[in-house]
Amino acid sequence: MPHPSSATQVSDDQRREPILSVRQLEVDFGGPQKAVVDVSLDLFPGEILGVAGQSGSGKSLTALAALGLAPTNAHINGSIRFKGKELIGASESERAKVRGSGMTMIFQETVTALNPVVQIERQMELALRANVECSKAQARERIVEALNDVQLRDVERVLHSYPYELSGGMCQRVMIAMALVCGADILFADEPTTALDVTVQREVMDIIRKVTDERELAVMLISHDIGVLDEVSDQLAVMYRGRVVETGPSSAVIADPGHPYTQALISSIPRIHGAHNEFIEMPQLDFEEFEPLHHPAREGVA
Ligand SMILES: Nc1ncnc2c1ncn2[C@@H]1O[C@H](COP(=O)(O)OP(=O)(O)OP(=O)(O)O)[C@@H](O)[C@H]1O
Repeated sequence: MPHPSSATQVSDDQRREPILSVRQLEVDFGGPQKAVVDVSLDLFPGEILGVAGQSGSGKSLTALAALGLAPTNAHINGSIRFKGKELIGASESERAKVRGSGMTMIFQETVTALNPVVQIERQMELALRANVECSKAQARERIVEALNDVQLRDVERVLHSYPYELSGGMCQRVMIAMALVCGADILFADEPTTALDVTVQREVMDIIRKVTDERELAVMLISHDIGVLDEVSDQLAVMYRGRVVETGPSSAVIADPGHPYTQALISSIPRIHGAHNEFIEMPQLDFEEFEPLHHPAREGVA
């Protein structure tokens, strides 16, 4: 179930103004089928939008397109508005500016995202000072604050560590802290806990929830595992073959999934009690047969 505090912390007014608004997004590589088709999503401050779907359903490309980091051979159409400003068609320098301070992404593989030969403090300082003007002392203060916010113990040791000296869970916390320190408004988290064991996975998800609430971040949390998303997301979007087939508040989608693909994803969630359906065959669906489903938002919210 979604975090109990989130519904009360986010006012309706804030919810009505998305910080990122994606409309009719298409990503086309010129193949027989578009990789992303007619995707429309909104991200709101203080909320986590979980994006679920099996491998190849277009989750990562949607996030990469929003960041302006889709492969160069991709043709992108539609609209992506960040704080009301259209990003599709914006220059690379404008996109880079938004990426630097407005939105950032964390991945499953922290190893490739962190520089292996640079200590954590230096990496964080470089990221911060590339985007924010501040003295060395101010930088250090912000870095320590961000590392504390992601509940890393022994901050001094972490600051002087190289990535290989930290566990996978610690590296992922550092990546989240890196996003915080630069003052990003939006965090795209693409399978951030898939490589971690279950206990650490839970801890990292809790931290993402905590910083979302405390810092009013807008988060797009991508996972093939709808069960993981259900635990922390406010809203859910289910993607299948490049399209969003079902959206709505997480609790509504999980309690009453209307689309057969969502139903299949939910029945593949491992359960401690009862049947554990490990090998669910995903249905091959005809889109003309099933309309996308949009559960109404919370009461009082447009
Ligand atoms: N550079 C590319 N050229 C051609 N097709 C691509 C390219 N990048 C991605 N695709 C295709 O786009 C589709 C969607 O990919 P995407 O990475 O968004 O899926 P995903 O849902 O994030 O899955 P995964 O979790 O496996 O990354 C896939 O079918 C993929 O093969």
